[in-house]
Amino acid sequence: MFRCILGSPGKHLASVSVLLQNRMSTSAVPVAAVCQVTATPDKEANFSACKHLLEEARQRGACMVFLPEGFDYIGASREETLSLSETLGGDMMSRYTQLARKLEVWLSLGGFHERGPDWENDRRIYNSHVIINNKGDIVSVYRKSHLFDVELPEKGVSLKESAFTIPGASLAPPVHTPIGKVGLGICYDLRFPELSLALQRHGAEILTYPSAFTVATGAAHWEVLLRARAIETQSFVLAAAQVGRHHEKRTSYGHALAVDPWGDVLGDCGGEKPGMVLVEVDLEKVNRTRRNMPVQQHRRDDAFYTSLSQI
Ligand SMILES: O=C(O)CNC(=O)[C@H](CS)NC(=O)CCC(=O)C(=O)O
Repeated sequence: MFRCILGSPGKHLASVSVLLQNRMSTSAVPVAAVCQVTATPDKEANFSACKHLLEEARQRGACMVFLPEGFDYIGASREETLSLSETLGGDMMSRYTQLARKLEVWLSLGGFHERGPDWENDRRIYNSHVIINNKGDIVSVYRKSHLFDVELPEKGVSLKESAFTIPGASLAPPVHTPIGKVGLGICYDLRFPELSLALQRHGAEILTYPSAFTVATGAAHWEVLLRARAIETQSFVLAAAQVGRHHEKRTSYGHALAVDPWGDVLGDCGGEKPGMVLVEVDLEKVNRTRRNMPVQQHRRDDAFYTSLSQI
């Protein structure tokens, strides 16, 4: 209004176009929904809860939605976990591909219990992170490479993932999505910075760690690790999470988190109940952070890898 009265017509037009540009660039920043659920052994109930979250996320403007490890179910025993598993061609994935197509939304489905290639003989599964595009095609599958075989007697944590899971053999190349290039990890992978750096070197701008962290390890390490991975790789980190009590023997930490490339926490789903955070994924933040502090170019691989044997 001020400029309209005092400025020249030219200036007035210029300020209007700046306004329009700002508005356009704000609305052009894509929105991701990072979700938190409490899966149980009841696959039907889990699907219905996830479906509602996807619908809400879509309605609130998200173009890509992230669900956590074990979104399909969390079994109460090794036997139950195995018997509920499916292949990528099974009913569960078919429902999610249809939903992605119907809602026209991209999906990151962390930690799907996928029957392995020799299921009939060895009854082993993969822990698979599946990316589905908005046409309903499966465009990438990453199989968790680090398995959670951990005994913490003083914390009441005892899990042996390798008793039923085959470790994945390789990384998946980062996936082109409407929010940027997404690198795929799963849960415990978060503790291995070489995986996040490898994904970053292959072009990832957003790292994802769909998780089902234990309460004890989550309270001690979850946020620190996620923020460290974001700061080291100068990438967004999106980590969907399981929260609360899955069955009488298992509870998860929650705090589904979105972190920006500077390490700031953009959203946190808390430790109580299912929900979601919506975050704008502004890739200019990635570019700016990497330009202003080019740590990847300062890396001294020559000093720390190749010459150790010569010390
Ligand atoms: O078992 C399933 O059905 C789904 N998979 C999981 O929940 C996995 C393997 S047991 N959990 C973790 O990796 C927790 C990691 C963790 O808590 C840490 O790194 O501190």
